[in-house]
Amino acid sequence: VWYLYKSTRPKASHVPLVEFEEGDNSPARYETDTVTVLLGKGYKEYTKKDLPFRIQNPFDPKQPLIVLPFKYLDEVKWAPTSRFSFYDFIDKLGSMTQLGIPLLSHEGAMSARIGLNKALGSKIALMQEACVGTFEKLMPDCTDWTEVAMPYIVIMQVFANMSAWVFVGEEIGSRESEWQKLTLGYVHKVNATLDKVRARYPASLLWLAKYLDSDVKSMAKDRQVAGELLREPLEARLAASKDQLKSERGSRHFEDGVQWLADIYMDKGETLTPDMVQQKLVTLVFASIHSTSSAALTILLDLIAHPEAAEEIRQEVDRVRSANSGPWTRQTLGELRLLDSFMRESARFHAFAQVLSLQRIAQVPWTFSDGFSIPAGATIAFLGYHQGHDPDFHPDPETFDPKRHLRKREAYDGDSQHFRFTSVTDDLLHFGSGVHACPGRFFAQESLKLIMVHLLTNYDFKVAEKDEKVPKMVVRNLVLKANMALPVLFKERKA
Ligand code: HEM
Repeated sequence: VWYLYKSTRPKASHVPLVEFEEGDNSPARYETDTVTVLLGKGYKEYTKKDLPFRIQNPFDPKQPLIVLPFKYLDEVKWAPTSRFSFYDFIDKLGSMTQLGIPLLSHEGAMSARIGLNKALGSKIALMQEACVGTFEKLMPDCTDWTEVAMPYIVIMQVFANMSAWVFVGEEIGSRESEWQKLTLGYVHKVNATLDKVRARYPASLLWLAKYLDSDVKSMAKDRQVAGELLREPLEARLAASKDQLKSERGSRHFEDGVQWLADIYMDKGETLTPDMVQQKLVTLVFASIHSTSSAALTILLDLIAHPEAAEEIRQEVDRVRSANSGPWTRQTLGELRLLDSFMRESARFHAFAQVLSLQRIAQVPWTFSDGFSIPAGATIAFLGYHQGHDPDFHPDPETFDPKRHLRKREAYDGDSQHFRFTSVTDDLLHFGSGVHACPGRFFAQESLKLIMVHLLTNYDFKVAEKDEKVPKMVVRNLVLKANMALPVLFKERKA
């Protein structure tokens, strides 16, 4: 009787459960109303009173999903993986291990945190070339107003090209290379396959899919081909003379993702194989493509909704361009402060698909410093989206104010570090925080600025009158993101 009682009792029954008030707790209701109604209620009734609550866990129905109040933020953001694991959360979210899909890893994150971020300044001209070249190739003739049915697809290819040149260098990353087709195809496949396979196999037999399912096997084949493509570049780096690798970063012979990973493994005195490089790089590409492209679409739709701000940003771009000749640099992109503030406001307003922030799985039963305890296996998270709309954190939160962060930035010593697009602060969690704060955010920022500069200076854009009432953001379960199916009209600007 004791075991029966234990197994039927929710694992966190001391944490209040928030459900829909009218008693309709159907899956359809969860799909449409979780973000606004359910979590809105939890935020008001519990988070605002510094209390935790739980909701049905869409990632693992047997375990609780506990939404924590912000007083626990410091304790979570600096916690080691052995206590609260980000990688375990990603694994459960995408059934990665079960399907044999490589996970984000410490080494992959470090290669972005150290290698990519140090080399970023030397990559901007290349990124600009990839950005302009891909837009020129993919955009239709827009002499008059012309509809682009899914601007997301164009943006995604533009970003994929920028990221290929940065991560695998021009040797194999050049436009239309096999690498690009492979990685873009892989990103599509992972998303599409997950839903299909979960529908085909019961949860307890999902692990069989990697042996039986043709879609899952096709992803494994793609990764194997990626490994083959990376074999030669890796061998070249491992065989490179000390002199070639010793020189200052930026002037080294090789400066790309393969080299950054090789640096990490060489420092540890461990061997790196093409298969390991493939696993880490494909995973980084996967972490970056949708997040950055979907942020770009969100910002574009916000620019459409705020044409006066778009015009002011165009003037800012013209000012910075006329004072500096040559391609964009990190410094000149950094001078686009209004654009920066606009992008941060877009992140505040829509949370860039991160309704829940700092999602982790407790690896051990844990008691917080004030005595509140959670069981091992519980998913924990904070309500980043709702925080972005809380007047106690952001006055007048329902007004999209393009200069909100610029004013704050200027109010502190003329130019604070704290209110920039990439600044990780406790009141805006779109890049997470602490140990796992997104290491790709500087790369994402420069990519987004190059994309916006290209679109703003070359085109006027708007939504057709017939589509004005179509929602710009769509919500499904816990994800809120820009509406990819909304067509945008573009018209070339006369010089
Ligand atoms: C606007 C675009 C992006 C957004 C909104 C975003 C957001 C995030 C968030 C919320 C996290 C989790 C942080 C946490 O829970 O504390 C994260 C982690 C991560 N992101 Fe990004 N990201 C973006 C672009 C990128 C890009 C371009 C890269 C590739 C270079 C990247 C690589 C990563 C990696 C490797 C991690 C895991 C970090 C770790 O394991 O410690 N992200 N990102």
